[in-house]
Amino acid sequence: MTVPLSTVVAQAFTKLDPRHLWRAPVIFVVWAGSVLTTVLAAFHPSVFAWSVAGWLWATVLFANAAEAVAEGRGKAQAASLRATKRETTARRRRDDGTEDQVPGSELSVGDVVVVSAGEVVPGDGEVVEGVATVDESAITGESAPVIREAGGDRSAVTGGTTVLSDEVVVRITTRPGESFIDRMIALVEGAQRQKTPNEIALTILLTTLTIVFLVTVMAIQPLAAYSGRTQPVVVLVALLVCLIPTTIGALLSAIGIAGMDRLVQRNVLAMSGRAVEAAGDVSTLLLDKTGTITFGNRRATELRPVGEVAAHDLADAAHLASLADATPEGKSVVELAHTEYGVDGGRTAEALGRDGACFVEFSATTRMSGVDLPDGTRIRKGAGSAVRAWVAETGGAVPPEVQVVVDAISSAGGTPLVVARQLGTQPAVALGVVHLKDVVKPGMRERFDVLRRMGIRTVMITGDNALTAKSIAAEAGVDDFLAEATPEDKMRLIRAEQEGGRLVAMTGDGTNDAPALAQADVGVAMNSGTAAAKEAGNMVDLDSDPTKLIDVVEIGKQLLITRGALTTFSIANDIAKYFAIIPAMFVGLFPGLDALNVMRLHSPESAMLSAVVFNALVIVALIPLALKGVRYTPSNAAALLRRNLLVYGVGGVVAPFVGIKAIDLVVSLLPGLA
Ligand SMILES: Nc1ncnc2c1ncn2[C@@H]1O[C@H](COP(=O)(O)OP(=O)(O)OP(=O)(O)O)[C@@H](O)[C@H]1O
Ligand SMILES: [K+]
Ligand SMILES: [Mg+2]
Repeated sequence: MTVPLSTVVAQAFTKLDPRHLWRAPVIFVVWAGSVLTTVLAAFHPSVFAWSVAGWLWATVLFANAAEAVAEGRGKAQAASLRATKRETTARRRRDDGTEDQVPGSELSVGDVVVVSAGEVVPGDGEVVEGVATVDESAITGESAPVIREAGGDRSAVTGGTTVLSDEVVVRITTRPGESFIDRMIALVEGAQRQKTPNEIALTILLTTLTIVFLVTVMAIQPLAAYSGRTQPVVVLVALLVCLIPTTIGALLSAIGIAGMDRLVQRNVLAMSGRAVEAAGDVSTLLLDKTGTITFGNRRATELRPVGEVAAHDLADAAHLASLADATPEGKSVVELAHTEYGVDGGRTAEALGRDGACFVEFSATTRMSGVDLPDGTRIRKGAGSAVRAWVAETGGAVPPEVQVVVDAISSAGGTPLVVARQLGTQPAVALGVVHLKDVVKPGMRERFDVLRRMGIRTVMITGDNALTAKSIAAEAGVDDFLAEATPEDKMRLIRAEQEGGRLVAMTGDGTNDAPALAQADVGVAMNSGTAAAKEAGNMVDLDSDPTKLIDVVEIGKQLLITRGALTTFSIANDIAKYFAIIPAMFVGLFPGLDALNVMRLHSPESAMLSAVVFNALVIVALIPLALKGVRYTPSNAAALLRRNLLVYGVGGVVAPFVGIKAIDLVVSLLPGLA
């Protein structure tokens, strides 16, 4: 997406408003200098004075243009997002089950709506019933349909997307006007853009330098007067503008905007610029296992009864315990028991509930789910350690055979769910184990290798047991893992890493990941994840691809390196200009200074004008670099820094000598220049 030149030019002039320029103090000083030299040129016209005034205005306009080009790309994106925002009619479901039609813009949080195939989702929400394929291309640009279903970590739907097949019931979670697309528009338009702490620190440094040079330049006048020759104010302004760090001052905002934009291009929305910068300094990356490293559709593939228990008996218990379990795991147990073990498929959770059964929902903290039947029978299924503890509570004990089966499933990378049943007040008995299978996504190992080369340690965190975790960790190639982690454990691990001064990134999709996503310096929530996860993180990946963090880190590093490189270049540049201008200014006074005039410039006036012209043109020359970013390859950070210092530091010193000399050759042809 390129921005029309006319728009950029118009924007550059609009941004001349001092209230806007004030945010970039260096450029504000150039603006003040432009006004001053214009007034002086009007009173004492000369080719030199008008040329300097003209090029100073050009300097400010170039800085404005850099920002306008950077912003323009986001504006184009915002326009295309706005086009996807159309008025929808929602089928709102009343408490009594009947429906009424309301405009999508009148929905409120908590409303329940029905969306069928071919209809547009009227607002952001969570699927509470059903499963459907959804076309999210309106927001992701990706045409492949995705599955959204109740219960799991893939329950979020976004307003403006279209249901392709089936029907879902959605509970609205955001108010109209504050929806995901609204926030996205505000974000890419830069309306919410605030300076990051790093940008503020750099601005303070640049402002300080500006003040130092201002004082220095003002001190020249009394000295010059003492020597019997005051310098024209136009010359002093030209000198000041050449000395202050205008290059980085002009490009700073564009660099930040372009970084955000590069993320948006890769379908990642950062809620703050600070998060993007933090991504550049991340040293530890935490990943959820299920759905992140693995595909996340853990399915029951086998039931393993223990002792004298009949397969059908285990299947029946597992079926009962899963009837009301809305997680993908729970649903797959129901399906397996029915199709492979012939359990009666006619039983429903509703009917059981009417008879007085009480369901125990799965939670990441208890790691168990189950049912209490009206006849006093209690069934639980869940993580080995959790069920063992429950059995012990009832006075029973889990036989060693269970552990053997659990370990066998775990070592193969599967998730074992132990099923136990308590009849009346007797001690509970372990019936057997459900084998849940999940597949590691392809290409994981390569991606983790890239991260390692970037100096980032990858840690997998999972609620699963240590053996499963170990097996999957080895297969995926992560550096470390944390097993049997509760939501609090995840957050604690992040805190511990942060205490060592390290920045931590985390990707996740579940409600149980929310505390950790909030605690992490960079929290990337999957767009497919729950509303809680998306609220907690500071980035959302529209593609729901956890390894996208590699891109995020790359862009963050690129942003930091680009800013560092251009700052180095800018300051080196200014120092070199000092040597070009000072000899020219005083050569009439101290002929000995001519020895310093290594560039052999045409005349003092052409030397000074050439420096001002160079100073302005260098901004234009560096706009593409500011927008595209310095090339980054995962390699030794120290080597990269050395290389950058060399290229941009030495380059910054040499460039003005060559540039000013070349411009001087042209400028000296100007008639009327002394
Ligand atoms: N529906 C369920 N009913 C009972 N127990 C379950 C269910 N789903 C998962 N479990 C058990 O709870 C454990 C933790 O849950 P889960 O794997 O969702 O945690 P997590 O912290 O999200 O980790 P992960 O990184 O694997 O997603 C699982 O390893 C499994 O033993
Ligand atoms: K400068
Ligand atoms: Mg999970």
